Amino acid sequence: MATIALSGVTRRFAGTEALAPVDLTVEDGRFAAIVGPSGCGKSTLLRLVAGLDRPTAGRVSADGRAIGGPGPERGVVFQQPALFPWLDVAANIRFGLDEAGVPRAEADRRVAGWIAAVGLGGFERALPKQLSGGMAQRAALARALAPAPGTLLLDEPFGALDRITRNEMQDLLVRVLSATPATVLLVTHDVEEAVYLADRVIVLSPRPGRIVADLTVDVPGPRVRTAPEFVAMRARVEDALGAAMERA
Ligand SMILES: Nc1ncnc2c1ncn2[C@@H]1O[C@H](COP(=O)(O)OP(=O)(O)OP(=O)(O)O)[C@@H](O)[C@H]1O
Repeated sequence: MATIALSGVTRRFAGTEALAPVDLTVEDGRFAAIVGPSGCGKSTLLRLVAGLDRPTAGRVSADGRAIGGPGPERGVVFQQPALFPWLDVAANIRFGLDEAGVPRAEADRRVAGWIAAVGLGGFERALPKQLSGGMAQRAALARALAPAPGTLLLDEPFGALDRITRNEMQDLLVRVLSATPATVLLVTHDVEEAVYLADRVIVLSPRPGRIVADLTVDVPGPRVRTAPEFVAMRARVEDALGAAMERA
């Protein structure tokens, strides 16, 4: 696992200031959710940590080392499952293991373990186009975590799924992270999802995104969405988000 740090990070696209200076440290093994109004720079922030983009100013680092590009030590899952359409489920999950030079027998064992862990038994040979949205995201999650990346970056990973499937996927994520721990950054529009999954919820202002609230989720696990302390925490985040919107 890794400590992810952003210090004085800004990102400007031609004429558009997407992120105002952001300072944020997510400690090793912690789970931070990032919420904020549409277009406030959440995906931009995540892409900077993934190494898919460079800041205009400031520094993004993992364990003190500047992030210079994407790497196997940071797994990424987007809203649209990023699976290779020509590879079956098993080969998609295996991809990062082969890249990392994991020996064949060990890779076979790990792929089988992940297929079971994400409930895709019987679909090893299926192509991505043959999967439902939820199944494809199960495969994408397994693919991101199979190389034990240490950091997991999630950009609205369950945003395209129906509520029941989304809740199932949230529980699946909790289970797989208990077996394969990682530092997690989750971008979501869904306050309930943020409170269900994260240790901490970061609220960004409207664009250019600045951190306007940083709330610790002190709801013990297993979390129950209808429990009074959960509902109260959710209301606190919604209030912070509402206050952030009013600053627009
Ligand atoms: N590659 C790019 N080129 C130009 N502008 C961009 C680029 N990427 C993002 N932007 C702009 O930066 C701002 C922030 O975008 P970003 O996608 O990070 O927001 P977001 O908070 O993730 O939005 P949403 O919640 O709607 O997904 C937007 O105004 C967007 O149009």
